Amino acid sequence: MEYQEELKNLRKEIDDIDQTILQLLNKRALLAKQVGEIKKKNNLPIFVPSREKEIFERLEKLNTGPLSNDVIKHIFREIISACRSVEENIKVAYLGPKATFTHQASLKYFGSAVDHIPVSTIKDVFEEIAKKKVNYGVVPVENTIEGVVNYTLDMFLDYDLKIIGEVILEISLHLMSINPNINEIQRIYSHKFAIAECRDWLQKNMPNAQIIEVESTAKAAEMARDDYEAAAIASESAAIVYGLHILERKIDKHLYNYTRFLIIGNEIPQPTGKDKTTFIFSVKNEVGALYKALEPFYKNQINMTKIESRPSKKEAWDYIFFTDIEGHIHEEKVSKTLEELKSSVPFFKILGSYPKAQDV
Ligand SMILES: C=C(O[C@@H]1C=C(C(=O)O)C=C[C@H]1O)C(=O)O
Repeated sequence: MEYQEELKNLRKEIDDIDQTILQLLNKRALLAKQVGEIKKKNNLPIFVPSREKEIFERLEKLNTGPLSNDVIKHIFREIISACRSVEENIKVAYLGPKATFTHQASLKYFGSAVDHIPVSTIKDVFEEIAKKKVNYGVVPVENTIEGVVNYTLDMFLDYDLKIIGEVILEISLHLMSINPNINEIQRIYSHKFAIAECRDWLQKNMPNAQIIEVESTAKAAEMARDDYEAAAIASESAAIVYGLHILERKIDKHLYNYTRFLIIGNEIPQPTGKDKTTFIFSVKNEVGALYKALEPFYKNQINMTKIESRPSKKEAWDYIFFTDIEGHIHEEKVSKTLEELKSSVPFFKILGSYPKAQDV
């Protein structure tokens, strides 16, 4: 009986703390609202990724446990998302339908207190931002197994939009169906990247099943919901949203299966000290042109983390180079080096300077 008294007292203390947390959360939201009013008067963007990053880093340093930094980040992602929504209702278009990995990336980046709006194609994401129907967009750009999503890169040639951030997700692909018996599965739906990532497992374990490519893993889950002889390869959240049984977990069997997503918008965020700059350029078709174009990066000791070529689509065998470097365009060393490159090539355009993804 004594323990009951102790439980009661502890729960009373928890209730008191919850009340204080509640009051503080609302106080925080009201302060964010005031910040929002100043931003609106001065025509500044509501969403400030550099400030959010600063908050996460500060909390990580302050945290003494027992809650882990991951848990703290998760909780504060939602607190910040909620406070931001008091300033303004932010709209984000993502490559849908609901429960795609892009949807998860959008939730991970913005938290749940924004309007996450599913659209059917990568082009539609760009189009919605360009038409100012949404503030931001989220699209996949590369996967550690399957490589670059060319279509996303090509969109930057057609639209004058900026990359304002990036987010990396670990990908786990599961086999799921409305039918709990794996032996009755005749057809498997999924996205072509997901099918490729699971090819070994499929060949070994379901060699006779018909494999059907669809636009997304979430669409695959939706189709499998209406077909008792079918399964889908999709995410855990797709299984929950479409009410499917997971028949086999993690059939991609890759140790490092990550997808990087880009957050697209119109502004260039402020520097955070851990930033990345993405730009595109072309070179003349002559000996040493690419070597000469890249020399300033070596000379000024700027780390180039990626370079990817894509057809320009203007002339046959004419290429555009998509390039990532470390640093922010507002840093003198970076802007000077890019000026140097710009003056020596026929085409150059900045796609964005933005905080590097924190994890992975
Ligand atoms: C309150 C602000 O607006 C937004 C909300 C933030 C927060 O809740 O802490 C932080 C950055 C902004 O994205 C701000 O800019 O400080």
